[in-house]
Amino acid sequence: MEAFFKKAINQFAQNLPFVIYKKPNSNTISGLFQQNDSLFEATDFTEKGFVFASFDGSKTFLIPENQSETISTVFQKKEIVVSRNESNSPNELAKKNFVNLVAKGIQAIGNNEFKKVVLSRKETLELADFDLISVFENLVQLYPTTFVYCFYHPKVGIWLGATPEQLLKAKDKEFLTIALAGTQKDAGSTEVVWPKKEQEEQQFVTDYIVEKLKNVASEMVVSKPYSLKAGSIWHIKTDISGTLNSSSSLREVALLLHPTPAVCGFPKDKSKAFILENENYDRSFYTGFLGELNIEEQTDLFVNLRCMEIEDSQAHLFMGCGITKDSVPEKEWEESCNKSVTMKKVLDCRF
Ligand SMILES: C=C(O[C@H]1C=CC=C(C(=O)O)[C@@H]1O)C(=O)O
Repeated sequence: MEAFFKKAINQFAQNLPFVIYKKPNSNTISGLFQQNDSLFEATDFTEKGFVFASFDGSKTFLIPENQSETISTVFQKKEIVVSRNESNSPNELAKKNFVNLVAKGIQAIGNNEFKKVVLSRKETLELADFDLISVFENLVQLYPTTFVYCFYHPKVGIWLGATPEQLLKAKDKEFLTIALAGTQKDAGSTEVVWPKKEQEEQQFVTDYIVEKLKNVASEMVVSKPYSLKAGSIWHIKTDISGTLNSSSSLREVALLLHPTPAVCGFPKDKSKAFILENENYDRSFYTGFLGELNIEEQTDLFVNLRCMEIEDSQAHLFMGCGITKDSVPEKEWEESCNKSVTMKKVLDCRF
């Protein structure tokens, strides 16, 4: 692992793009180390490499495989100590703004503008000291069931995250995606009981995705919903797999799914328009997607959740909540605080 991280440190010191990542429940950490600082884009998704796309669809950057050195290492588990006091310092203005935003979303749902919208916020922390590789290692150690990454490009910035949401996995014409919704804080038990509201909300998401995929796929198999733990929170997840029609392309399917109801809402166009008009900040790459594009003939893309952008001596954290007609603004604020702990923890722990 040491030589691998040394490579990443050197690459960063030379201002050269790289991405290091670990897939959920895998023992391998992989890296693509680009040998120049050009900014490439994926256009038709026949490219090979690591893709990093923004929420609004305006940027789909790529670290191309054929311009990079690819290296991997075996992940070694270590004990780490989290020293952060998990209570969040209350920021009354941020809370007021978010509560008002959620209330506006609920009102729009009441007016039948859409059925669900995912509303988010950005929180900025001052960093006393920051070490890219230590923070990546903390992510890897703390969140083994998620897709963990650190992406750097001198013309894009530094992003790190640990996301529980798969956007699309595809090989030849076979694909897998998921429907993710519902959040509750871990109370230490593996027997998670979900209120009816969350179960119904997640079922809506599954039905919506299946309906959309019928346009491009056949032979779909939909699993039963089950609980998924990501850090110290739980979600409800359903696996949806199938075969793409011969006339459907990878790009078409990825763009059909993105942005998913877990990060945007449904219907997609109306909820997206509401987000862009009302959130009052640029999500940038948060709730975009990222991952392997046609590497070893396989595509493995994830939604960029539970992530942060590092800029100078600051960390920008991003958190969002699925809003339905039954949402309570104050509770959604608390949920966003719980989600922020995923990144706050890794900024403050040691081996
Ligand atoms: C948008 C986020 O989470 C989504 C994923 C799972 C459950 C969610 C929820 O319960 O609201 C969100 O839709 C985020 O963490 O920023």
